[in-house]
Amino acid sequence: MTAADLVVVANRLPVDYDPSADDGRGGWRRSPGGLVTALEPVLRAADGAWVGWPGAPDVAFDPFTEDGITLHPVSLTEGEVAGYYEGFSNATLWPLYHDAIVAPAYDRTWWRTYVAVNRRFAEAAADAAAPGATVWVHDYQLQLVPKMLRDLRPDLKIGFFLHIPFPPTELFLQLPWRTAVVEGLLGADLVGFHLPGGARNFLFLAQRLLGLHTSAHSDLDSCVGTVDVGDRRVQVGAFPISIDSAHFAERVRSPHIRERAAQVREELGNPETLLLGVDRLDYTKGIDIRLEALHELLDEGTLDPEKVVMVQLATPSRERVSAYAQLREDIERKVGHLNGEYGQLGRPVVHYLHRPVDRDELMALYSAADVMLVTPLRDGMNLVAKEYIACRTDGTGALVLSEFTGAASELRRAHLVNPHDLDAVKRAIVIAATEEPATAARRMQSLRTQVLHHDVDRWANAFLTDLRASGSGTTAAASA
Ligand SMILES: Nc1ncnc2c1ncn2[C@@H]1O[C@H](COP(=O)(O)OP(=O)(O)O)[C@@H](O)[C@H]1O
Ligand SMILES: O=P(O)(O)OC[C@H]1O[C@H](O[C@H]2O[C@H](CO)[C@@H](O)[C@H](O)[C@H]2O)[C@H](O)[C@@H](O)[C@@H]1O
Repeated sequence: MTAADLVVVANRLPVDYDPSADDGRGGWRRSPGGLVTALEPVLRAADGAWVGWPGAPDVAFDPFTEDGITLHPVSLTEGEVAGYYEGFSNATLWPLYHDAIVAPAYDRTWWRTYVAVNRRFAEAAADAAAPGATVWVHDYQLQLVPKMLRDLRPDLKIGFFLHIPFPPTELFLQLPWRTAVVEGLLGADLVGFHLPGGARNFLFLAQRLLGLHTSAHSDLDSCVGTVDVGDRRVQVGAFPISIDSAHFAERVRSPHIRERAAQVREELGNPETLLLGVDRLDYTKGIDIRLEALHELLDEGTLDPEKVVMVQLATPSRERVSAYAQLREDIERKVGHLNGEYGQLGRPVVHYLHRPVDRDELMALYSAADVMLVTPLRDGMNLVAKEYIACRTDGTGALVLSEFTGAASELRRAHLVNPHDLDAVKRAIVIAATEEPATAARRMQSLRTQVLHHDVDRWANAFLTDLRASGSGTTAAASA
């Protein structure tokens, strides 16, 4: 395999290996989550390489090419998956960075595994990158990779992007390994966040924990400040991620997807209002909140069970982490209650699918739904909200959107709600379902303009342009 000029390093490859796939030989299938949705089209267009875990323990593969991307699988043992992925990444960092919605667990053995696995990713990236290449490291699972990689390959341009929120500084300071994490990130030339608030929190911590000189200004387009690390100047910026909007908008017009959308409505009994939720089954996503809101609206008689149907897709996620197993029980119990009280024979009020659906089926659902419910307690961005908007090519539809998603800072004309305020969520659902069509169409038009103009190419170009221009400032140490 020849070394690449652009290398993405992320916990997951864009495809997961499933040893129990139906064909009896195991197989590859699309990986879950928005990181893959966003990065796949960018890297395919650039003929780049992708370093990542194949999604199953104890399997090893040589590099191979899939759909124009060279994939470099990094093997993890069962114990490493438990300590690095399920433990430190998803039972420590994930809850800590999402406002400690569940209590983060601090475990020294998980941390040691996280360090060892980050080193393996850094070595794999060093092997995959051509001299002087650009390496783009992604997300909370790999925060130590930038520094480790710089130590191995000082010739590289290294960028880091965090896909989840960067927490308030008081929360981050709980982390026993906080200084090592900030040092790890500062190995990059550019550290990117979705929102300026995350970038500012990081600047504050670089100064507070490491005593480094920071500035709240930068001359690069999307950067909000800089940190001087020895003779290097690290740029820190905000880059709100997006989707391949044109692809969604074009594909959803295909006759087979339009027919399927009509068929979906018919199969659901042609409800007056079709509500839709699409999420990984994660406690950050507020699936329970929207079910509670629907339950109360039906109890009060504000919504009529003869006229409203909800579809909730919930992709299985991190099932061996206990908070996720508990969440599944809770959601399935709530769905059962709702259907027990308000469903009819052959006509549940909530249709719940605990599995991924293919992209065309998903677009048909976006196209069929009158109201999209996106109610996370905290979410880095939330691409589902943008996918729904891109698919509303006829300008109808309504989006109920939590204020605590990254998407809310751009989608200001959505029905924005505080998900902790159940009455506000109920009100927003009713307004979204009943708004006068001309007003609803003006809202959707403004949302569509935003999503169609700010697509994933624009995001990647903004980041890569700033990354390539980084490293030009003179620090005090360099000029001494
Ligand atoms: N049940 C599902 N079937 C297929 N795709 C799904 C399903 N649930 C979510 N997705 C996809 O996963 C991605 C989720 O991205 P996002 O909303 O940013 O959240 P996250 O990355 O936290 O899961 C979207 O591209 C969405 O289309
Ligand atoms: O890999 P998993 O553990 O199965 O989780 C899936 C992905 O979830 C997270 O996605 C985030 O990235 C999205 C795109 O930037 C963003 O819209 C969303 O708000 C985030 O939650 C996670 O950050 C990824 O690393 C995971 O692959």
